[in-house]
Amino acid sequence: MADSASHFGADIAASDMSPADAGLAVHWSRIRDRLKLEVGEVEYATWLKQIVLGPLEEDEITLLLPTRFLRDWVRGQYGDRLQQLWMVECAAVRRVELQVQRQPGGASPVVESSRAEEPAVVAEAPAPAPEVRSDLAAPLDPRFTFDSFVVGKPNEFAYACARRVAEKPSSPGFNPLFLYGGVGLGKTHLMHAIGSELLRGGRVSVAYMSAEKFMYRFIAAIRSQSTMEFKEHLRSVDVLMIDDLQFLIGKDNTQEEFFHTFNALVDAGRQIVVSADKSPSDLSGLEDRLRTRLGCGMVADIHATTFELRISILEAKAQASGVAVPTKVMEFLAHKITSNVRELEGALNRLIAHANLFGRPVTLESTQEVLHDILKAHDRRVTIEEIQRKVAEHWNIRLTDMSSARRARAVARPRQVAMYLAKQLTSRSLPEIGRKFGNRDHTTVMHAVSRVAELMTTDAAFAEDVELLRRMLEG
Ligand SMILES: Nc1ncnc2c1ncn2[C@@H]1O[C@H](COP(=O)(O)OP(=O)(O)OP(=O)(O)O)[C@@H](O)[C@H]1O
Repeated sequence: MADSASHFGADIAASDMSPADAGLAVHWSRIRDRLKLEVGEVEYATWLKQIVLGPLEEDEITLLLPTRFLRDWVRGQYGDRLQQLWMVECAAVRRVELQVQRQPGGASPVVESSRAEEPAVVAEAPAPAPEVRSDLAAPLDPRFTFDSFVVGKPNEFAYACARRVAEKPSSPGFNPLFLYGGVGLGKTHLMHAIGSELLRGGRVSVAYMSAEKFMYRFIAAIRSQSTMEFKEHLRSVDVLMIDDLQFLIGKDNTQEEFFHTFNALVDAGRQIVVSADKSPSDLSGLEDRLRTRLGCGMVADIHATTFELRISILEAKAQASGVAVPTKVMEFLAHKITSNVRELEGALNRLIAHANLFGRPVTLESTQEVLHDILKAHDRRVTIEEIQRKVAEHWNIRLTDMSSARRARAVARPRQVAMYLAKQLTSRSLPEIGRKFGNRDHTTVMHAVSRVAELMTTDAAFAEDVELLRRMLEG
C-alpha cells in the first residue's frame, strides 16, 4: 500500500490530499492500470503516462497534460475510453475534460481550458507517427480468453461463431464474422479471445484495433505520407479485427479506405472480424456497399444478459479472485446491476479490492456501503403511472378507477395500496401523489399510507400481496 500511496501522490495536481482526493486517486490508479493493460507498456509510456489527475467539479473530472499537442492526441485517441473507464469506476463522474497544465510560475491559472478553441484533433495529429509503421495493431488483453468468457443463452451463438473462426479462420459462411450487441456485453472480449487463440496456434498474423484507432492511424499515415505502408501492412495480415465499427459512421474517407482493405483481404482469403453496436442493416450512415459486404458472412448478436448469466459471470469472477462472495451478495448485484457486464464486473472488483484492502469479508451490508454510489445510480425510477397500472392489473380493476370517485372497497383498497407504494417507491410529495389520484387531498394520501401499513401488520396475505407488488415494481 505504501508504494501505491506515494505513486498516487506524484500524480495528483494538488499536493495536499483530502479524503475525496485520495478516493479519486484510487480510482485513477485503477483506470491507469486498466489502460496500461489495454494499450500495452510502450503506448502507455508514450502517450498516457504524463496525464496528471486534476480536480473533480460537479460531475466533471479534469485530467491535465503538459502540452497542447499531447492533450489533443490523447483526446483523439483515448478520450472516449477515458470517459468510459471513469464512468464505470466512479459513479460521480459523468464527463472527462482534458486540459493543458500551465507551468508553475506564470500568472495564469494552473490549467488552461480550451474547449472553445478546440482544434480538430486530426488537424493537430503529429506529423510522423512512428508507431504507424512499427506497431499498427493494439495488443490483445491476455485476460480476454475463451476460457474466461462465461457462456449463457444471450451469448452462446456469438461465442460458438467466435470459436469456429478461431479454429478455422476464413471458413465459408464465417467471413466476415460480424459481432454486434449493446455496450459492455463481451464483443471486445470475444475478439481478443479469437486473436489470442489464433496466435497460440502460431503461423498466423493477427491485427486488432478499434475503428477509431484505424481512423487515426489512417489519417496519421496520410500526414506522414506513409499511406502505402499503412495499406500494405494491413493487407498483409491473416486476420484483421476491427472493434466498434460504428465509429466510422460519417467518416467517409476512412470508410472508403476500410472498404478497400476489407475487399483486398477477403479476396485474398483472409479473415475479417468486426464488431459494432448494431447489426449491419441497422448501421445507417455506413455506405451501402460496405453494409452489404459486412452482412455477407456470419452476423451474430449478443443479447442483453439474463439474471442467470449475470450470476454465472459473478461466480466465475469471484472464484478467480479468490475472495469469498456470498450467494446473497451475488444475487443482489445481479438483480441491481442489469445494464452490462462491464459495470457488473466493476462493482464486483470494487468489492473484492475493498475486502482485500481491509481484510474484511464481503457481506450484504458491506456491499451496500462500498457500492452505494453505483447502486444509487442503478436505482430504478418507478413512476406513479407504472404503480397504478401494476396495482390495477393485480386486483383486476380498471386503471381509471385509480382516479375515480368510486368508494367501493374492491376499488378503494387497491387505490390505497397504489398511494402507499407511490409514497414508498417515488420521491413525490403527498400533495403530488394526491393530484395523480384524481386530485385527491394530501390528507387522503396520508390516511391511505397509514391504513395500508396498519393492515400489513394484521393481514399476512395482504402484506404478501403488497410486498410482491413492491418487488415487481422495483425491478
Ligand atoms: N460473458 C462474459 N463472461 C466474462 N466476462 C465478460 C462477459 N461478457 C463481458 N465480459 C466482461 O465485461 C467487460 C466488458 O466487455 P467488452 O469490453 O468485451 O464489451 P463490449 O461489448 O466490447 O463493449 P463496448 O461496446 O463498450 O466496446 C470485459 O471486462 C469483459 O471481460
